[in-house]
Amino acid sequence: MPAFKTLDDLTDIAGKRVLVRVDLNVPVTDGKVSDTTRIERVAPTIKELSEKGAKVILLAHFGRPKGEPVADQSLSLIAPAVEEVLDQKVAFAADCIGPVAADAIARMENGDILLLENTRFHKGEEKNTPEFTAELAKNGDIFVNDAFSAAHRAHASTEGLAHHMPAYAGRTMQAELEALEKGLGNPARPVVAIVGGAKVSTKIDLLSNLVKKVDALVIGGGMANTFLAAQGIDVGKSLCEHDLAETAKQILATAKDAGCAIVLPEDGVVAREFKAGADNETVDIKAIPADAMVLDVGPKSVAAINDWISKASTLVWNGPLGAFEIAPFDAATVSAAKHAAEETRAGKLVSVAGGGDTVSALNHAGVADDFSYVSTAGGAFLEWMEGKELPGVAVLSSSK
Ligand SMILES: Nc1ncnc2c1ncn2[C@@H]1O[C@H](COP(=O)(O)OP(=O)(O)OP(=O)(O)O)[C@@H](O)[C@H]1O
Ligand SMILES: O=C(O)[C@H](O)COP(=O)(O)O
Repeated sequence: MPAFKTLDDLTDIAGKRVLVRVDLNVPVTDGKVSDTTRIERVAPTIKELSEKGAKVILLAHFGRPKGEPVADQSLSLIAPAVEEVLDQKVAFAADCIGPVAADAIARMENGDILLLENTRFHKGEEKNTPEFTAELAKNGDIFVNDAFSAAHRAHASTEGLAHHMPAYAGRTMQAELEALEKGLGNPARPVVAIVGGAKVSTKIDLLSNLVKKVDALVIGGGMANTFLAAQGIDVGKSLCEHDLAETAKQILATAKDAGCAIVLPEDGVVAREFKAGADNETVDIKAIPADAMVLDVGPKSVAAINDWISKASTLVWNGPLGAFEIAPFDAATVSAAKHAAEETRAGKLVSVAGGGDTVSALNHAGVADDFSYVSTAGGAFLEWMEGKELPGVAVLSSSK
């Protein structure tokens, strides 16, 4: 694990302006935050700094506004939820740089918390320009990054700031890295990975590295259809990226060389409509009707997946096995999630899961709390799994 300073190294900070990068990129439905998990995860860092008497200045992005203010991507919409989770007053400033931010900071007492407006309302944030970073840096004495889920971005507020002032990892950043390191750094073998979901093109590259690190790779969801099609199986109208067939074949060859077992579905639950309660049937994977789509892996496949989970000492999971949001296509994901939870509770398995929809699927199965660790990170988790260095983490290690 990279060596960096943590809040344990931050003493005597009463009155200091601490810029804390958090991830407040949370789901919002009808103007209200519908899942506060990410806020709950950063609350301990904010509270600890506030209790130590720091002036806690929160930096965050929300959505992808492309460098200009967008009303429905204002962090003022998130501020009430932050206040509610912290159970503490949180002031808001309508800009993250310039006089608006400076005035709000000048009014802060020790221990106060201030949320600055969406950093992505300025083009310099994503471009990580020296000018914008310097403007942000004017507002702080110390930088704390607690946004592991945004650490794969080399932006001004996730990377640039650490070059301007002493930088520390927040409690969530620390916990995410420690948990991932425990799960994958030197994992107890056998290691089984489950990769499913719908984002085939953004995930397939990670598999060529992953098969070199794990003993078995279970492929489900839309990802499985792409591998099946690459092997000449007709997947009908299933979600499938046919143009990635060559990549899939190469991954299968790499897995063979590395001695990694590939577990593909033997059967699937197919339907002709993508809606709850749609007429469905279970078919052999080599007999998918041309006008149907596989929306879940079938019972034989689930039994095989659960056997692999039983054999595993470590499980890494990203992406649901089926379209879990619509019944009955949640069956495989729920069964595997419950089985992994049982094995974890019995002390037989270290289970680590990550990804926005994966967390939601585990919550749906009612077992998120039983996993050894559930990461809030989607993209960052995947890049970490790929073995990539995350810029927001790397810079903490090099900070003086
Ligand atoms: N066979 C399938 N056909 C169609 N959609 C599927 C299938 N299997 C899974 N999905 C869909 O995959 C989606 C989740 O995939 P995704 O790759 O986004 O997962 P994630 O990595 O956990 O989430 P995120 O990338 O948002 O952090 C779900 O909406 C689910 O309905
Ligand atoms: O939701 C996420 O995964 C993080 O907040 C990063 O967001 P981004 O993909 O828009 O950079």
